[in-house]
Amino acid sequence: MITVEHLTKCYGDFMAVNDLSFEIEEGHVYGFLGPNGAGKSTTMNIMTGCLSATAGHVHIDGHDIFDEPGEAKKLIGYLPEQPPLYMNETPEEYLRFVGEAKGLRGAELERQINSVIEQTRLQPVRRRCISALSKGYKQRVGIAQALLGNPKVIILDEPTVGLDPLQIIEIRELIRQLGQDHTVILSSHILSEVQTMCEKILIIAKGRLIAFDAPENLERQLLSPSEITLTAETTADEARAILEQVEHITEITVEEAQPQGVCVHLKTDGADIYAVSRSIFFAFARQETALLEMTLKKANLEDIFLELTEQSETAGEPAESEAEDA
Ligand SMILES: Nc1ncnc2c1ncn2[C@@H]1O[C@H](COP(=O)(O)OP(=O)(O)OP(=O)(O)O)[C@@H](O)[C@H]1O
Repeated sequence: MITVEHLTKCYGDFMAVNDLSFEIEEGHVYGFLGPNGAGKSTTMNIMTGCLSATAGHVHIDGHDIFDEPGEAKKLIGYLPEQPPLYMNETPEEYLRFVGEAKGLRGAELERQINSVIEQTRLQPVRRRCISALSKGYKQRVGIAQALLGNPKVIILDEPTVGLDPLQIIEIRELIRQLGQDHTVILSSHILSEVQTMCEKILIIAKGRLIAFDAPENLERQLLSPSEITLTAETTADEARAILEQVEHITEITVEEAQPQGVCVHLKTDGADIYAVSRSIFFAFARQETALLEMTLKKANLEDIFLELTEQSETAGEPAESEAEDA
């Protein structure tokens, strides 16, 4: 549905997007994740035809966003980070204005306005001045305008930023519903957000793509060593002797004795943690030593995100210099 090839964007000497390539398939919800300043908004602005690129290509359903902007833009609904709402209009008036700008007219325009108002649950405020609406409702107006024209792709830049927890839940639910019949790409610097809503996550840092996978696969990659804590009915020396026989354990720390035995913290080399815990279980069983408790701490997506972005921090990037877009 969307192909981004070797996309690069420089602001003066500063490279905000650096040779970015990825493909977005139809009908999924994608999360575009990265720390502040990673280049998410810049990439989204280019993908939606709002900003030129220094190099590279973006195709939307086969249409080049730079060579055929009209055709390509018809396929995209975009909610920028700061939606350009007209504060002295009502949602209905604003949506009529945007709908007309998208080429809708007459009965079809009215049908689509009513449909997007219903989808985004704007009915109670449809005739209230936008300036008087809560941030959550303003965000819904922004999403509603993106839905006009029934685009195949919806791109949302930080859709939940600045909302209160209840509004965040409502907007996430709305995005999930949109994902049922649209391709949705949303940006965020909050991991838990993309983790719960998205089927695939692109992680960028300093303008570079550093990971692109399903949340569960990213977790499975387990870049950090995993940890196991156990309690066994034995002495510190015996626990250590048993555990030294088990493969993939890289560090053994025996804590002071508990009333019921010893508590041991283990680090593993990233091998399948369930296989390691199975070996531990049988190692204790062979010695007829009771293993009372075992808890596994897997590296979570948060750890992977931090590790990946830190790696990119130290990867020798070009020096930053602030310059305005020409
Ligand atoms: N017009 C501009 N002129 C110069 N530098 C810019 C311009 N727009 C963005 N930048 C810089 O480009 C980098 C990427 O910015 P961008 O807004 O794309 O990042 P982001 O990932 O969306 O960040 P955030 O989560 O903070 O919105 C940042 O260092 C930013 O300061």
